Amino acid sequence: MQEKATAGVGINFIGYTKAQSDTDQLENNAGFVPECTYMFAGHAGYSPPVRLTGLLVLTFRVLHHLFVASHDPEEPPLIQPRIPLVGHVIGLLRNGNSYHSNIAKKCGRPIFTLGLPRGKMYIVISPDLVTACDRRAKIVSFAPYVVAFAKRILAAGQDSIRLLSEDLLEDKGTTTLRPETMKIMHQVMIPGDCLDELMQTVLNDVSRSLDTVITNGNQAVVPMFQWIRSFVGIASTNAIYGSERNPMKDPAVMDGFWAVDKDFALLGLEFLPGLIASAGNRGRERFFDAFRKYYATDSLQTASHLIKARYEVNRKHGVSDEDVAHFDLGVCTALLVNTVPAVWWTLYHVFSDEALLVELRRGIEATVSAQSESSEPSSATSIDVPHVIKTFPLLDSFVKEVLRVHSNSMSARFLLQDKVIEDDKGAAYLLKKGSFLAMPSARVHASSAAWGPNASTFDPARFLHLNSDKVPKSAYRAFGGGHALCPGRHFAMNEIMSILIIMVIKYDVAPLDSGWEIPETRDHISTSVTTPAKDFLVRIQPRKPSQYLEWDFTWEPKKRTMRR
Ligand code: HEM
Repeated sequence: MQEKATAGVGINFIGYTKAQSDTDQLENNAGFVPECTYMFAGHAGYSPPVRLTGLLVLTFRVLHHLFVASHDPEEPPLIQPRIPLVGHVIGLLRNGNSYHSNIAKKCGRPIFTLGLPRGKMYIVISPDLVTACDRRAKIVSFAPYVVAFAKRILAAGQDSIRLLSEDLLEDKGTTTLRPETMKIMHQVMIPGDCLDELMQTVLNDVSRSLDTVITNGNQAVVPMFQWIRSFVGIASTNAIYGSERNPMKDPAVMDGFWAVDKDFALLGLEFLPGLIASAGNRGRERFFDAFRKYYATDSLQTASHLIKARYEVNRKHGVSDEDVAHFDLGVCTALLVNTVPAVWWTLYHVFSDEALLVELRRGIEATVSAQSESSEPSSATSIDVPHVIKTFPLLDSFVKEVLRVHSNSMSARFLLQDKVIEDDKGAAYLLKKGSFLAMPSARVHASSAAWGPNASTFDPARFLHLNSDKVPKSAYRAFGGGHALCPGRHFAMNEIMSILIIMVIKYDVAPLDSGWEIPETRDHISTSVTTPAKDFLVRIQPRKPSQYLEWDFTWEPKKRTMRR
């Protein structure tokens, strides 16, 4: 098992890679130790080792008081680390997102404060306080993280960083670079013509690449995660950059991209990247180089509306082509790092649960039969994917549940001003300017107050019978919320459901060596969905007996009477 940890500004850059099953032993890092616990250990009546420990702890405690920001009683309750000064940092480095969850479980508070050297972090657990933060999104802001990401990971130039840092409080609405970019991304990626265009490409690409790997009558043995990563990576980037000139079609660029993702936390340190994150650093240069050439050779004309619209906004604000290429590293990160594990979990759940598999196959085939009665006869059975998604809502519910259960998003924020937030019962909490804040989705998704007594159970039909009056809107955090709500959520959901439909209709998937087992998982700093710690081989074969000989998966918006 590998562990990777580093710290930089805020929780976005406190990363780690660790199997979740090992986390319990580390819960002890956060205790509820009274201030004076160690104060008397330096007393002369104790043995020398105890006195030394006492003195060390005393020194740490003094440093803690000097370097950890003072705590106002109006702020959320302060959780003292067992090791003064650095206890929470060690806990975060070793456990990542699970650290907050473990403390939250122990202390049972709806919101609490972790003191950090020269700062503090509020952890928000209860859905109503999450709603309160989302409502004050200009002050409880995501914007500083966007700037830090552009500087540390995208290595954007000074001018672009200055443009991104303009008007952090968004008093000027969407007129500056950062909010305007998000505005057009949301506009382009809502259900409509542009999204349909992206989905047509994805669907063609996925069908074609699966057909290539598993030719009729044959089978393929592949490492499941790596295989999903490769076909989702190509299909998604072909859709947005255009399959003709997509730079990510070059395996060296694609591998370089994943090397950046692997070294994400180390690159975030901005300290000798060529030395401490050499693979990631090389991959990043290769990526920039390829995208620089993409724009220099007028390839934009082959791109999707999404990339064209982003380019226009960037140029309007004076971003250089060089930095547009750097920003594309951010686009590819958003596009791929969560969709890949989400597809993995979706396929894992459906192929490891025979009853669910049968139910999904029946449901999809029922919509196809109903459709084919009214359509023209043809040699191939045509599956209108958006029609299937609309008429068989279990698909949507199942994928949402996959994301609810496996989401590990931080929803990291930074306080740009002091702010008081209130919960539903009127309890008020002061949040101080300059503090970090996180709303870990895993805890919010586990809230039985929001999701009912079966909150911890995996229920594919949960969203079919959900009483939306009872479940607060902000209890579902798989795609974040507030101003930082994910603009790619419709595309991601459609892509995952399309792959699910193709896979269950055409193929059987089973592990090569043994049965399906719930894998150990790990969090990764860049992702909002947990990832299996180890890859394993699966056998994929065409279903036998296959009900239909030929399949033609289409995303034909014209056939639809209503849009989703
Ligand atoms: C299953 C797939 C995906 C998941 C689980 C996911 C999840 C998230 C989450 C949790 C956030 C942060 C929200 C917050 O902090 O409150 C986010 C932000 C974002 N996502 Fe996604 N995402 C997915 C796919 C995509 C795709 C396909 C795109 C398309 C480009 C995308 C683009 C973005 C962008 C640009 C942001 C930043 C928003 C901002 O700066 O305001 N995501 N996503």
